[in-house]
Amino acid sequence: MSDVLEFADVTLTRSGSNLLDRVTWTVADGERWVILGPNGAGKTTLLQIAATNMHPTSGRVAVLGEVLGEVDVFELRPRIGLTSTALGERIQPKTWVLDVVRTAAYGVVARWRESYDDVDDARAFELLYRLGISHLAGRTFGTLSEGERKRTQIARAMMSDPELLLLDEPGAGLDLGGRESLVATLGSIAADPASPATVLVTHHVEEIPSGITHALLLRSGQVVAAGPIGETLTADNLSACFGLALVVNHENGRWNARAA
Ligand SMILES: Nc1ncnc2c1ncn2[C@@H]1O[C@H](COP(=O)(O)OP(=O)(O)OP(=O)(O)O)[C@@H](O)[C@H]1O
Repeated sequence: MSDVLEFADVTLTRSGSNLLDRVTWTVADGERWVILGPNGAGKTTLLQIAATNMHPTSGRVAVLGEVLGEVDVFELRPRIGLTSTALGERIQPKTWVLDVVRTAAYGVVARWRESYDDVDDARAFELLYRLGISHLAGRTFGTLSEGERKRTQIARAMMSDPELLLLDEPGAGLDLGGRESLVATLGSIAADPASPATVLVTHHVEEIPSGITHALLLRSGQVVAAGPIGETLTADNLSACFGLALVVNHENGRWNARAA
């Protein structure tokens, strides 16, 4: 398997603090990673570097085999699917759901003068169907519930058939039913061998879908543990990551944690 992401001794400094501190991490093709850590651990920063939106202060980052700083990121970005709160906020409420998804083919968030062929439309509809929201294609983004918005953004992130899928807190803001339903959908994406290498960020082990193969635990910009999820998501590692004594359970493909 070839490497999709390669971080070697990566540090990112802002205002004198290290948001990431000597992070070394590799994601191989076919792997599905979860990044866990408390507020401010550096999870979003790590994902933004993987998405080529930020550059490290020191260290080396290769994304899809291309080294940041040596590659035209505008050529690389269409190969990466990203969902994040910041991207969601850039979508105008009046944009049709179908257009939120279709415009990803052009790397924009609103219709302008681009035109779509039948292949684009078929792919957008197929993804909306896969995310369980094909009935919403003709609605505007502003009229959707939070869960429906998250699903629309995931469909958008997959529109360009990316080789790397980055999901920043896809379960944030969802009620219990919405979270469970989204986790099941993400589980089916993770289980599909045709899906791209995936990295999902969350604070909550309960939001880890089945099918996730690896975990990276971050605290204060540093890697606490990283590797196959069964070996990494231990009570000791999670306790060190969140700074409190935790008990971890793994049952029927799902995880939960509580104070010891
Ligand atoms: N421009 C900046 N200057 C200084 N500190 C910054 C800057 N941008 C982010 N930070 C800090 O970097 C740290 C890491 O932020 P990041 O958003 O990556 O964490 P996170 O793990 O995603 O957090 P959360 O779970 O709360 O979303 C935070 O403490 C944040 O306040």
